[in-house]
Amino acid sequence: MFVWSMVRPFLPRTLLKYYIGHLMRRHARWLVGFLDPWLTITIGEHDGGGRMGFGVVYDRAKAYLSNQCASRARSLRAELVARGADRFVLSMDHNEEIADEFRGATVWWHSVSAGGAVPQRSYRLVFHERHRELIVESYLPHVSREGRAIMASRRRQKLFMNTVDRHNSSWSYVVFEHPSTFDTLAMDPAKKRAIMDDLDAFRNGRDYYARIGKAWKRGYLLYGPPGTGKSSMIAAMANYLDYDIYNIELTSVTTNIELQRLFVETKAKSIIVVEDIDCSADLTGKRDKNPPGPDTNEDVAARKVTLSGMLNAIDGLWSACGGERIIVFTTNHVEKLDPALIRRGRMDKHIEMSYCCFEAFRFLAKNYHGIEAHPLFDEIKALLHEAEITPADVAEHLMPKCAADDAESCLTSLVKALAEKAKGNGTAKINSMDDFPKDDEIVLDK
Ligand SMILES: Nc1ncnc2c1ncn2[C@@H]1O[C@H](COP(=O)(O)OP(=O)(O)OP(=O)(O)O)[C@@H](O)[C@H]1O
Ligand SMILES: [Mg+2]
Repeated sequence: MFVWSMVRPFLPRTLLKYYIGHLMRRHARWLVGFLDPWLTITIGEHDGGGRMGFGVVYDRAKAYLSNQCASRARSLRAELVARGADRFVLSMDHNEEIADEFRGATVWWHSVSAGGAVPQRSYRLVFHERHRELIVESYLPHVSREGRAIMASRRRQKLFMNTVDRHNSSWSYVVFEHPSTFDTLAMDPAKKRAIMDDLDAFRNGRDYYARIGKAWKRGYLLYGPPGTGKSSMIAAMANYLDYDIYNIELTSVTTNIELQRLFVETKAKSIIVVEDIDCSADLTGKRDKNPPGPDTNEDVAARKVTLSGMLNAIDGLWSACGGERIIVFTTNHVEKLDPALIRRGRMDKHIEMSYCCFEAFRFLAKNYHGIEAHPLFDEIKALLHEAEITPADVAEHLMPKCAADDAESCLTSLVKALAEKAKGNGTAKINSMDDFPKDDEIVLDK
């Protein structure tokens, strides 16, 4: 530098500007490499498209490092595996550094946190330039693979719910631990088998969906009276597939855009549920209920999720992002829903959850008391033809209420309830005949 500063005033400007400048630029990389042979790769928490990218690489690196750092790092952070769980996951604390070995090469991981309202966390991977190929071609895929496997082994099923935070909807979750499975669900065995086969075909259908050019998603409409097992069926489906559940409470979603964003922010291998769709929003009207136009304050206040918004949310191009999602609507009043909403292709499988039949009763009796036959079964069979009772009600009667309750007393309680219902049905008929005006009354009325 000393020599350069001495010589510089005597060199012609053109030579300085073009020749030496060009030379310096050409060799800058070599010069930097010579002086500093360390390369850095940064993996940010929100890399890969901000909110919607979900920082998949970051999550995998974090999982990978949590295994490495548990024994090596001195400053650690502890997080619960999931809210409500008791197990902890350790990760590197901010500004902590650990070294890792891979096929003879040493790399260093730094955990970096840039301040601000929302801290930007990232990992910085530092390695020697001579290992560039090894790191990019082999080490990073190794980290990703291992990280994914660790995440899978730690995975707990989650139940996401949309919450409103400063006028914005976002997802928050709890660990999902519902005991309902297809083994505890009382329904026609053939129907149950068909649903399980359908779910299997969906889960294994990645290539099939790609081949026929359809987004990898499937819609289920569960309909039937209250207490027939619609919510239990959703839990059973989630447990069977080991998927997460995203439960959308439509009444707290204010705009179509918000709804769309919620759908986009769901991850693959999940069931998106809208319960009681007929009550949650007015989805019975025309598609373009809220045509675009200048908004008044009243318009903005009244804006809600519309039918077209819902259709876009279900079918929108988002469904191409990752795929493998099941959408489930439940309703007590299928006839109230707009046909566009539940047409095949949108709600591919319509499942009626109906009142308890004898088969379903036998299933519940076996589940609750371990009995496959009983002298009261015949009477119950006959009564089930006369009275409608939900599986929820049957289950309630079959459940022992005190230590003295056994199969006999529970079945007797059920028989009593069924007989009363049957009698009620009969009475209702007689009442309606009594109410029917007699001939002379009709004359009088005229
Ligand atoms: N088919 C069934 N098999 C076994 N148990 C059932 C069945 N249906 C209902 N139950 C029992 O009744 C309870 C209520 O059922 P569930 O919440 O699934 O009904 P639902 O159809 O979702 O009702 P709603 O329309 O009111 O939401 C369950 O916790 C379960 O114990
Ligand atoms: Mg329900």
